[in-house]
This record gives sequence, structure tokens and C-alpha cells, in this order.
Amino acid sequence: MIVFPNAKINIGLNITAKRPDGYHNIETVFYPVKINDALEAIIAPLLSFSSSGINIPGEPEKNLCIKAYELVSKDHPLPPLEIYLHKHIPIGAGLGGGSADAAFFIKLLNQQFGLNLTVQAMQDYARRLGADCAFFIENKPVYAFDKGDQFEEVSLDLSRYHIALVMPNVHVSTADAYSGVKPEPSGQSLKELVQLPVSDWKGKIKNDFEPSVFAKYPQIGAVKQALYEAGALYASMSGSGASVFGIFEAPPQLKHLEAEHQVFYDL
Ligand SMILES: C[C@@](CO)(OP(=O)(O)O)[C@H](O)COP(=O)(O)OP(=O)(O)OC[C@H]1O[C@@H](n2ccc(N)nc2=O)[C@H](O)[C@@H]1O
Ligand SMILES: Nc1ncnc2c1ncn2[C@@H]1O[C@H](COP(=O)(O)OP(=O)(O)O)[C@@H](O)[C@H]1O
Repeated sequence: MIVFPNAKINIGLNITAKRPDGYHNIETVFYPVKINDALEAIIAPLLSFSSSGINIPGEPEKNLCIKAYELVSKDHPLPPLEIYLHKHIPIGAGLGGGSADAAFFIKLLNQQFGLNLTVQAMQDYARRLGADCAFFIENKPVYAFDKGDQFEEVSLDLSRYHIALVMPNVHVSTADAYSGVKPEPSGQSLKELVQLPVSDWKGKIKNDFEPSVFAKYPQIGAVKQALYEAGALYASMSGSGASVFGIFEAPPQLKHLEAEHQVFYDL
């Protein structure tokens, strides 16, 4: 079976408190976007993992797909699998690509082997693999809180807009990015702010990682500025960076950014 895990962007991200477990409580809106990996599993004599496309740092045995397999197979007998991943979602980008692979792999196992897992059960496995992993089980826009792994429905449809995403050639570690921010309770509710017209979001919907990440990597802040200059109604870094997205009324002209950065269109 083959599945196509997609990336997410964060629309707003408030880091509100440090938790006793060392993690942070956040408030964010996750929105799925059309940048995809391809992930295939075939029954084989031995469990294995291989990948192509973007090089994935770390040993193959530690890949989140293998971790997902190990977690599910503790409770449900599974045959050995040859797992093959074509990696296209930029890594260390704030796009949740590794989490998407893990969540889609749980869904693949459920379907391919008739495990009859509920959405809740699959989300519970996903939560153990990464804070933003559970989002990709249902994979629809949500307001997320606590570690970013509890959800409330949010009505948000950006399909009439043109979303472009720029990937500066910088990798930001999520753990480092969290350690650079002083948590503070947020002001206005993000859940309410995203109901405003997109043209009203600028200056109101914020990503708390931006000040410290832009200070360390000014080229990321410069990309955000360039998206506004190109006519974006709203632009923001996604998650802990380094990718930056812009939401446009009409297809944007970003050729000048393509010379230096990878640019994705029509997400
Ligand atoms: C920042 C966000 C925003 O959506 O996304 P990315 O930028 O990574 O895509 C997420 O909170 C990332 O979630 P995820 O990437 O799954 O995090 P994990 O693997 O669970 O944790 C990586 C590290 O980030 C920190 N961490 C993560 C989530 C959280 N709520 N508080 C934290 O402090 C911890 O230091 C942890 O060791
Ligand atoms: N299938 C995977 N794809 C990408 N990264 C993975 C995967 N499995 C494990 N990882 C590890 O997760 C780290 C970053 O994951 P990713 O979700 O892409 O980050 P971010 O959400 O910050 O963009 C990588 O450095 C890599 O070592």
C-alpha cells in the first residue's frame, strides 16, 4: 500500500507556558498543505527502511516510520515490512514532515492489516511519537492546544487563496527554537482571530518563535518581508521555522526569491 503524507503550516503560534514535563503549552491553528512525501509498505522477510529524495538526518532504524511500526506492533501482530519513503517535505522546516510520515504510517497499518483502530486510538499512538503527530491522523484544520496535541474544530477554508511557501536554506531545530522563547499568556483568542478576514490577520495573528529565530537567522525575516512586498495578505514563519508562507489573493510573482530559495506554489 502507498500513502502520501502531507505537510502542515501553523497559522498563529502562541507559546503560553512551560510545562512540568519540560514541554510547552501552545495555541496554534494547524492547516494541511499540499507538499507530500510518498510512503510504501510491502510484506517482506525482514523489517527494513529505506528512503530516497531529501536526505534524512539520523539512522534509518530511528526513523519515525520504524518507531510507529514498533509502537503499533507491540499491541497488534504485524508481519515484517519493507518500508520505503520518498522524502520531499523539507526537513527542519516547521512543516511537520516527520510527524506526518509517522501518522500516515499508523493509518496505513490500520488499513492494510485491518486493525480496526479508532481515530482516538490512532491519535493516542501518534501523541507518543511527537507533539504535532496526532494532528495528521484526521488531517483537517484544527485549533490545537496543550502540547499542540489536543484539538478543537475550527472552520477555516483557504482554498480560494493562493498559498506560497519559501524554504530558506536554514534548518531550525524545534527544541532549540523552544528554548529561545519566554512563554507568556496570549492576549486575544487565536481561535476567534482566525475567523477574521485574512486581510485583517497582519499584526494580529503572531508566531512567538519569530522574534528569536529572525534575530538568529535574519534571512528568514527577510523572506517574510519579501512576501509582503510581493503582495501577501498575510505572511508568517511556519512552526519553529525555517519555512515562511504567504497567503495571496492572486497567484504571486516570486521569481526573485526562487534564485536563492526553494519555493512551493498553490498549497
Ligand atoms: C513547533 C511545532 C509547532 O507546530 O512544530 P514544528 O515547527 O516542529 O513543525 C510543534 O510544537 C513541534 O512538535 P514536534 O516536532 O512533534 O515536537 P516533538 O518532536 O514532540 O518535540 C521536539 C522538542 O520540542 C520541544 N517541544 C515540543 C512541543 C511542545 N509543545 N513543547 C516543546 O517544548 C521539546 O523540547 C521537544 O523535545
Ligand atoms: N520520516 C522522517 N522524515 C523527516 N525527519 C525525520 C523522519 N523520521 C525522523 N526524523 C527526524 O526528525 C527531525 C525533524 O523532523 P521534521 O518533522 O521534518 O521537523 P520540523 O517539523 O521541524 O520540520 C529530523 O532531523 C530527523 O532526524
